[in-house]
Amino acid sequence: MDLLDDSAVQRRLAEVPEWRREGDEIRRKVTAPDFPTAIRIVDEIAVEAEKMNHHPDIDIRWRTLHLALTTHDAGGLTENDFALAARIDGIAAAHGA
Ligand SMILES: C[C@H](O)[C@H](O)[C@H]1CNC2=NC(N)=NC(=O)C2=N1
Repeated sequence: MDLLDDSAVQRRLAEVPEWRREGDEIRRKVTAPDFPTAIRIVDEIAVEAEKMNHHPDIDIRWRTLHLALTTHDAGGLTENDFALAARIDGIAAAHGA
């Protein structure tokens, strides 16, 4: 998987407006209605991540999830990061987050 150049990153970021670039990562916060829902969201993300063999860093604090995506094998941002970001947005939205 090839690294995306800065213009490609900016273009893809526009498609996932909840996410922000921070160096070699994109990050977003997900606030769930309660803790069990936050964990359900994490569980559904885990299933998608496993399907894609592309895994986010997830920081869980009560009902707030901080998610970070980068492609470790490539040392930066690739299409995989934005594909998983979009799937994460769908999961969060489905749970009212
Ligand atoms: C061996 C395995 O396929 C690789 O380590 C996969 C696993 N999940 C991954 N997840 C992420 N975010 N980046 C990777 O480069 C990556 N590589």
